[in-house]
Amino acid sequence: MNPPILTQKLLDHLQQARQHAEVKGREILACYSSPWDDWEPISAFSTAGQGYAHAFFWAFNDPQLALVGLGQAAELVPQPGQGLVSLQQAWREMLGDALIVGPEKPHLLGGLAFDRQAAVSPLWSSFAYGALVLPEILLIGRRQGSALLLSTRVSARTDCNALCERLLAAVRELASTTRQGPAPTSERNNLLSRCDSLPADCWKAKVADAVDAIGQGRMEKVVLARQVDFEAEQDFSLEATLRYLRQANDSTYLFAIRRGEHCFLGATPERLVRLEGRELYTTALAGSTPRGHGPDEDLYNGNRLLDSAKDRHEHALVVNALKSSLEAHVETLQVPAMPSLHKLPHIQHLQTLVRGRVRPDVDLLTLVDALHPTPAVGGVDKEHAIAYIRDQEGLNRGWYAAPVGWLNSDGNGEFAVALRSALIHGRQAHLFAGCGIVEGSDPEHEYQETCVKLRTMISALMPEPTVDGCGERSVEQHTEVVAGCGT
Ligand SMILES: C=C(O[C@@H]1C=C(C(=O)O)C=C[C@H]1O)C(=O)O
Repeated sequence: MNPPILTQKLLDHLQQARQHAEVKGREILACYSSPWDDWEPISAFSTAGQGYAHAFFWAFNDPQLALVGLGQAAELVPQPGQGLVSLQQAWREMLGDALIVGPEKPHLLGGLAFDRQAAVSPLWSSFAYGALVLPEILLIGRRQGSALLLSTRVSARTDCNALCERLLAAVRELASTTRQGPAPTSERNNLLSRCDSLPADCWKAKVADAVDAIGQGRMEKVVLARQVDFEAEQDFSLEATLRYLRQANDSTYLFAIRRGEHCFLGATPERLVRLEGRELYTTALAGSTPRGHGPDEDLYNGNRLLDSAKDRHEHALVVNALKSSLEAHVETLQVPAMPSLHKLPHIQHLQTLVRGRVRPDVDLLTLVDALHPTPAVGGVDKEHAIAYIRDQEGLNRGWYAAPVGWLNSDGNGEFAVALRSALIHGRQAHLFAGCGIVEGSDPEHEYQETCVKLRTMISALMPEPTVDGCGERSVEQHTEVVAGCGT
């Protein structure tokens, strides 16, 4: 982007937007985009993002897309206990008046709380019930090229020269910081403590209670999660964590959402829903087993999972729920009869990739509302399972296991389920992992499964390059660091 050309074009654009605002008698949205080369998403988020109260990062490989959102031109916030219809409506209204110039569409970026009926805990106060943010600066990276999109609100009283100057200063700053910086130093960040939200035995007892409740017919499945808190000697580095997650997890959605001092980030394998025109893509992911130590054990574990009646039942509950949640919204739905294996560095899952065509006028947030929470993170039936989680799980999930993603002005977008994730602030990291409980679930086995799931974030937060080439220490070893808390 050539700055002198941008200066004049951007100023013209803002002045035109001000004239529109005068005619309409209200503030309008002005969006301006242009090609933008030579930037690197993790540096853009972690370095350029430092100057902003809010920053968003998203990267996925298929199809390749990186989004980095900085600052905030507008924010849509869901109401506790309410659906997302009002957000979709507000987005439509905002776009109705907008003046959009350039090849790119404005995007909302953000996420939602897992349970918008539960109270917000202090830990999650800056995330609350959810937020979809229209960033002031959006960087979009695709295989075929990259772009920068500036969004701002303009009223009849806006000083366009001053606004233009402020935006250009931000762009200049961005240009100097978004190229790939030096790799962060891999100084070891020693752990000072680890604290489990519940001692292991108490958590296993909760699993046993859930199995009893299922046996009594109160529900068919419920997902119970654990929280594990780490404190380190130094602040956790968001940049180093994201770089580790990226190199170790190439088939996952990498996300990071920073709001003030808190950053929620992770590498999740689970798609909630993607909408592209009227094509819908969703995934059932449930039923898990660890990766093997060698190819033989790995194959054995995978085959056992495919043959496990308990896991197939757990998985089928998710597939059936996807079908029934989508029934009213689709014209066609293609659901493979058999799950396949989705292999990740530490764990493998049963997976069913579902495709469909939505009815005309079905929007993405309606689909998010219909699907979340799927029984992969909630349970069956939905209402009883959610009530059970709220009453019995003993933690506030915040945005863990909830939708995170993006939505553009064409209505296209994608939301993932925020698993294998942590909430980080300074030297504190709060990690979350859960698993599906059905009839026949064994508490010890489920506990071990959560340990395996926690490894994604533990390895990324505390990589040790000397150990087994993938920088991983086991959860059990970390437990030894505990100073009188948890276990
Ligand atoms: C709840 C989590 O994962 C979910 C539960 C799974 C299971 O119970 O088998 C598998 C994948 C996810 O849908 C988590 O990672 O925290």
